[in-house]
Amino acid sequence: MPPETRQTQQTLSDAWSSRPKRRRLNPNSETSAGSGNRSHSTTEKDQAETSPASKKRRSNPPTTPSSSSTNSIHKSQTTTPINASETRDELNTKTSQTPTSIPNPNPPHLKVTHLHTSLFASPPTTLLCHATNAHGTWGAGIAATFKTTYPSAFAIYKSHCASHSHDPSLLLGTALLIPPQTTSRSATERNARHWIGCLFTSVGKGRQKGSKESILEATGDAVRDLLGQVAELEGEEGIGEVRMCKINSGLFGVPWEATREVLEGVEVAEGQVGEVVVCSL
Ligand SMILES: Nc1ncnc2c1ncn2[C@@H]1O[C@H](COP(=O)(O)OP(=O)(O)OC[C@H]2O[C@H](OP(=O)(O)O)[C@H](O)[C@@H]2O)[C@@H](O)[C@H]1O
Repeated sequence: MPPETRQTQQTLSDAWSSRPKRRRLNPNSETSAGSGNRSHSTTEKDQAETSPASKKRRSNPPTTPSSSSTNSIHKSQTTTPINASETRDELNTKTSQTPTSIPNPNPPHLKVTHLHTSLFASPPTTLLCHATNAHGTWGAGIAATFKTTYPSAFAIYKSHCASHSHDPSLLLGTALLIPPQTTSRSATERNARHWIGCLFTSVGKGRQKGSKESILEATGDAVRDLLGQVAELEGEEGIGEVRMCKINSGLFGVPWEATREVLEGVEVAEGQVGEVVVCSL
């Protein structure tokens, strides 16, 4: 395989705003989809592979407070009034003891890097993300390859969509996190040990696909949902890198640069994975 080359793109964008958080998804197993509240699945009696999570990939937001912040939480944490009788030394001591837990007014955003390789060439424990519709079909594009490569994961996705068939639009802007299916009938799927991240960026497909604006808005929400789910998992089940293809840029018809801008506008909370690697051929 030719050496992989990365190109970091660190343009930050604050242009994207979050919609109200959607409710947490149901579990995703083939046998229990739609019946509970866990945000990730197990299926076929599988449990996810447990490799150590790579903490170094996690974002460490700076904690330096800013006096110019308009953040309401920040503003509520007023400093203790200083008694006129306090000495300069005492004042200095107070200053050095300023709490460092003040919310960061400038949280980091998702870092988007690029890798020239097939998404499917990713090492075990990688989380592979792609854009999906809410009707339970991975019929074309990269989704079709996901379907043939990861048949057990597809069954979970299909079941998850079926459990929302009364109102598929509930899935818009959410994510489905599917653990590696180590007892899959497919040796390829068993050996790959890939996590799959389904980003519901459009309810429909083909002529029924969402507008560009709707897809982009749902992309931001779905990625935030996914990062939250991944953060909940850490410590239990290991996820390596988070990777994706150039989502939305094929059948969904959204220019990649527009999606990339949305990704780079996603704020990363402390403890969340702070980087996504975009794979393209
Ligand atoms: N091995 C590989 N490694 C890395 N990148 C690869 C690759 N193979 C292809 N790509 C690229 O992956 C991008 C996405 O392009 P796609 O058209 O697939 O996806 P999309 O996100 O626009 O659309 C989603 C809807 O497509 C399906 O629809 P159906 O249900 O089948 O009707 C779904 O289910 C959704 O509904 C394009 O840049 C491809 O070059």
